[in-house]
Amino acid sequence: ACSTKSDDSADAGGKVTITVDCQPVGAQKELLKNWNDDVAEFQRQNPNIVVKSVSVGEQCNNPPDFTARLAGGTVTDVFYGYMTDLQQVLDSGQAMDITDHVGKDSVPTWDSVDPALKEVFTDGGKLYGVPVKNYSMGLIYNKALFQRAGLDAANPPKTWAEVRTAAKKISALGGGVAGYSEYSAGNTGGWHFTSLLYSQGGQVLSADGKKADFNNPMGKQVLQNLKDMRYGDNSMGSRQLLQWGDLLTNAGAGKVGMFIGAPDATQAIVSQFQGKYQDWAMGPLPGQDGPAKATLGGGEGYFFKKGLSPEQVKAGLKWIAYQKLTPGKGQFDYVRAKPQNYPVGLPQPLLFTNGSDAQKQELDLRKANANVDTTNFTAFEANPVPIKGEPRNAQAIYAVLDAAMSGVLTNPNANVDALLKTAEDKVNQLLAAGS
Ligand SMILES: OC[C@H]1O[C@H](O[C@H]2O[C@H](CO)[C@@H](O)[C@H](O)[C@H]2O)[C@H](O)[C@@H](O)[C@@H]1O
Repeated sequence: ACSTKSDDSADAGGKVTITVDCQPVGAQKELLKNWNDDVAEFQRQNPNIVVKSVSVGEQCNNPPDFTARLAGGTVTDVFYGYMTDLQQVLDSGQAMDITDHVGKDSVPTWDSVDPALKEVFTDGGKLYGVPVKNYSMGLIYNKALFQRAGLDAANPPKTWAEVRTAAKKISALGGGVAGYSEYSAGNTGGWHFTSLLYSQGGQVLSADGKKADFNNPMGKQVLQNLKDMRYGDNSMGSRQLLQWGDLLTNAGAGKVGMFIGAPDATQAIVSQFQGKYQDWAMGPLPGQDGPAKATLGGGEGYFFKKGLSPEQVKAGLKWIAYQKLTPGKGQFDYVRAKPQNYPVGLPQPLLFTNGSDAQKQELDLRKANANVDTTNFTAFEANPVPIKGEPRNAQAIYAVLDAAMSGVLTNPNANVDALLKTAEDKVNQLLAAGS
């Protein structure tokens, strides 16, 4: 990894240097090569800009590590954050207001970027980050396991009761297969609790954002469903306290029948965790008695470190525009990705507004170069569920909710009411403390 310092921002030759993090990790061979090739091509086109890539290992998938980096003041000039991170980035005092720098001149596709995503990085009318990826969650399932369990792989479960029935059949296959798998550590439990709660029609915080709002029948139903599957049916496997990569590792090894996630989870299963694309399909997020009332939408973007020179901000935006927001380039270079072990054709990201020029170009390229069987995502795409963003200051709340999730997944005698009450009190304390 290179230095994260920006004190060498302008060298004697008048070059502008920016450090950028979340370069893919070494195990993501093709993604890493693509990133490095993008840097080389970008620098060739912009000989006055030097992009210093910084890999922070798997930390870009681990919210507690991001929080620690922020606290340690070691963020790069242009730094990656989840859509959940604006509040903590602002609290840390490290984000630059980039409102006056961003527009069609600096990011040519800016007018096509979904305004709802810009809003996620906006506070008090000021823009602090540029969205580069987004997703919404559904039910991901292993078609091969469905078939072995005698389930219809073209008809994923639509309700939590159907998920429960299918999970029992899949776990009955034995061999350590979990019918349904769930997270409960490293803030991932809280993340999934939120999506499950949205499916019930609930919300994590009251409309004014001042109080916890999950200690109610909908929150109880979420935990009860999981407790029933885990200990009533024994259909969730015995290994719990899973974090992001743990569940995907098990999935890659063919040990997970279903889990909730975003389309790009299949990419991680294949490119990082040795799975096969043809095994995986996706349906909409189930609901309690019918379609889900809502699903969670999230994603990520890049922030700019306070104190950068205007030239550095300009250079950073130019890089983000090139690598993340231009159809046919960087993350949208589908011609390059097609022969790689990297999916083209997933219903994600949805960065550009429906009907915008950039969206049309991106969709055309995506269709022309698809290398996955897009029918595996038909049930998900054909049954859209209203998307709800993550709560403000989500990661701190998710950390609290991990305990409620791990409670029902690791203790057969867990008291759902008590777990929710404890989480509610803690979240209310967080909110009262303004953190
Ligand atoms: O650690 C939990 C967090 O993970 C989310 O991001 C991860 O899942 C995304 C969807 O599959 C994926 O796009 C991203 O690369 C992963 O790191 C999420 O966005 C966070 O808000 C969440 O707390």
